[in-house]
Amino acid sequence: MTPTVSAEGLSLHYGGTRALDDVSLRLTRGVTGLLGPNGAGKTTLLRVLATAVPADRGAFTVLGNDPGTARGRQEVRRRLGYLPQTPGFHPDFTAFEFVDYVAILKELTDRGARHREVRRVLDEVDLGDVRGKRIKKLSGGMRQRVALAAALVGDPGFLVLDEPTVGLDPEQRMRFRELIARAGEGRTVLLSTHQTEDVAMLCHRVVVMAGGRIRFDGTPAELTAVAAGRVWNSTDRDPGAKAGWRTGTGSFRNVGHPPAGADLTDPTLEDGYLLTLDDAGVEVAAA
Ligand SMILES: Nc1ncnc2c1ncn2[C@@H]1O[C@H](COP(=O)(O)OP(=O)(O)OP(=O)(O)O)[C@@H](O)[C@H]1O
Repeated sequence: MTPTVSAEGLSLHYGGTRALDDVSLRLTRGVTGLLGPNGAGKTTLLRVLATAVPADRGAFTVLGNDPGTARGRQEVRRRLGYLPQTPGFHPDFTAFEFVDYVAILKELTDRGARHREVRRVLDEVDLGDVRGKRIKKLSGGMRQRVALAAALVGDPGFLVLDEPTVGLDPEQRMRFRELIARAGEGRTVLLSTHQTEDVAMLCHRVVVMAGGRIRFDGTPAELTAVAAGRVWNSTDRDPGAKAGWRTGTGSFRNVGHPPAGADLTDPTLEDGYLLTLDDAGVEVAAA
């Protein structure tokens, strides 16, 4: 399959901080999860791919367009939907007005066609009924759906979502996941998240970043398999554990280097993620 996004050697420094360090990746259709601790470089990568900031080094294409040229950049922006970490709503706008404003920025000049498109994307995120409500009157989950609707204007082939499930309660998060899954059916979605459950439930592929670099790139099952044979139960905290916590049953669940004869248990994606960070030299806090 031809990749939607193809990036080679992306690097970006902020003063002495290497926010991106030689990042190469290919993204194909479906939802790819981007996991990493705070400061890993996730937002920076998304902003570079969304053409919001240029990389210092490296190159990438989106749907065959090179954003290194003015014309290519314009094409990329036309085919891209971006939900940033802080969507920058004007709280007095209604949901319709906000999405319409974004549609104007996306150069949908014909008023009638634009308004049809605004109604279409608001329906797609199940907000057709509240499109006339002011954003400040909407719940956090609804606001995130307004932001997703704005990102979906123009039916982009590449959708970039920066931590969209942050701050949502479990029910809202589940609802939002359904919408992301729907959005990923016909297009390429890159989803930055701190939630390993988002990845387990939604993603066909997962990329783990830390310190500006890619530490893992594979399927969720492969990330889980990183922890195969490295998770065990014990009655007390185990000194060989990189992380360990007392579970509801009273025993400890440990992740790390099990002692001989340890009571091994099945790993989760989160275990694989923690050990990937540990293997990369990122401190994993023991509970
Ligand atoms: N505009 C900026 N100016 C200076 N440093 C920055 C800027 N943006 C990011 N950084 C630094 O670059 C590094 C990567 O930050 P980035 O926001 O990309 O990480 P992140 O993985 O998205 O983190 P989080 O999960 O907390 O959002 C961090 O050390 C951060 O402090």
